[in-house]
Amino acid sequence: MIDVTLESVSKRFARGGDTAAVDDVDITIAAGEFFTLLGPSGCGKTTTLRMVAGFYFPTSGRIRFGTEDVTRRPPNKRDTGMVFQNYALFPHMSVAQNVAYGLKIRKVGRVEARRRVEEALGQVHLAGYGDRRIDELSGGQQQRVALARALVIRPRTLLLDEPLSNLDAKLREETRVEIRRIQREAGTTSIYVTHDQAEAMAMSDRIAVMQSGRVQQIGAPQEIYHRPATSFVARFIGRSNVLTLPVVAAAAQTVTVGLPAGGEVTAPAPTGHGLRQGDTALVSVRPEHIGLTSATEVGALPGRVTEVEFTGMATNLVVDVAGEPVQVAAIDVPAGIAAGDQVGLRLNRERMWVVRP
Ligand SMILES: Nc1ncnc2c1ncn2[C@@H]1O[C@H](COP(=O)(O)OP(=O)(O)OP(=O)(O)O)[C@@H](O)[C@H]1O
Repeated sequence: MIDVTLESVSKRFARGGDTAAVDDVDITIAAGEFFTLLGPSGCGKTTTLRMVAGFYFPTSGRIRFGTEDVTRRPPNKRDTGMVFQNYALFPHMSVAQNVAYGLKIRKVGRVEARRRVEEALGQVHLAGYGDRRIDELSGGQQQRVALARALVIRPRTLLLDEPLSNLDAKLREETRVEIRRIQREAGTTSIYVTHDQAEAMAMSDRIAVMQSGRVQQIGAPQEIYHRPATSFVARFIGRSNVLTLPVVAAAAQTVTVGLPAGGEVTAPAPTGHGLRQGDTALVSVRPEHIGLTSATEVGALPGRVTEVEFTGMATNLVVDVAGEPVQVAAIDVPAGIAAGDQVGLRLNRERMWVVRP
């Protein structure tokens, strides 16, 4: 069942000049889905979320909740709960008063309100904290109060705008697991905004990757990681090398390219890629799909190590191949490998794919 639909939605701001902050965006979100808008600063994700919330109206396009057109409906008539980056809690009120706020506005009776506030605090593991003051809580606890305040009204849609960005790294990881648990239990359709790709991958059912107001790709985390549609997505999700290689032959779903060290590889390509023999294709290969070998090995791509970084699980290297930096992540590296060493690279042919520019 489709719960939220954005249909050719664009937003231009009066002071925004010629460029649209959000440019012709099409998204459909299923009931109960945890959907993330991901992209670098300024790509339009917050503006998109605000249009779903009703804080901004689109310049063109439609927004639907189920079959209802809500494009021009004010925020308080949309049945959405919102969680902000800065929590936006009332510091002079108690935890319970903060959580009860939306119920008071909706004129829910006292007894029922008290019951639901307790229930919501239980959901976020803050049962018994109702009488505390907001400034007596840690950042992570405050964010959970904000979540309880959004959930207590049992919104049709939960909207979360970078809710973890004020927390330290460890708390972020713990809280993202919590948010996902709570969302699953409540079954609330959720739209989550973040610029953190690891967070998006860990939490989401599906992700829309945005750049310059446009959606570059929508898909499950695995899909976006293993089959990024564009060079931007390939580089933004995880890390990737995007090589420019000559097209030897092309079919509807595959393209055969020549490899720098000789030989050819046939790689999957996005439908409608439009590449032909004689063109150059952009071919993505992840650092973990490049093997390290000796510079003299036949068929290996010769290069010179320029950077070595040990991360514990893997060693990240940058290898200069004919002036192009190639990123390599290797589990086993020769002891004492250092910048300046000559090495050979083996690209995993099974793990290369063609991306759009
Ligand atoms: N009220 C506004 N008036 C004019 N321009 C705006 C307004 N709000 C946002 N913009 C512009 O629209 C573009 C998208 O902004 P938006 O806040 O949606 O990006 P974002 O992806 O959420 O970025 P961030 O992660 O930094 O919040 C930016 O270029 C921004 O400068």
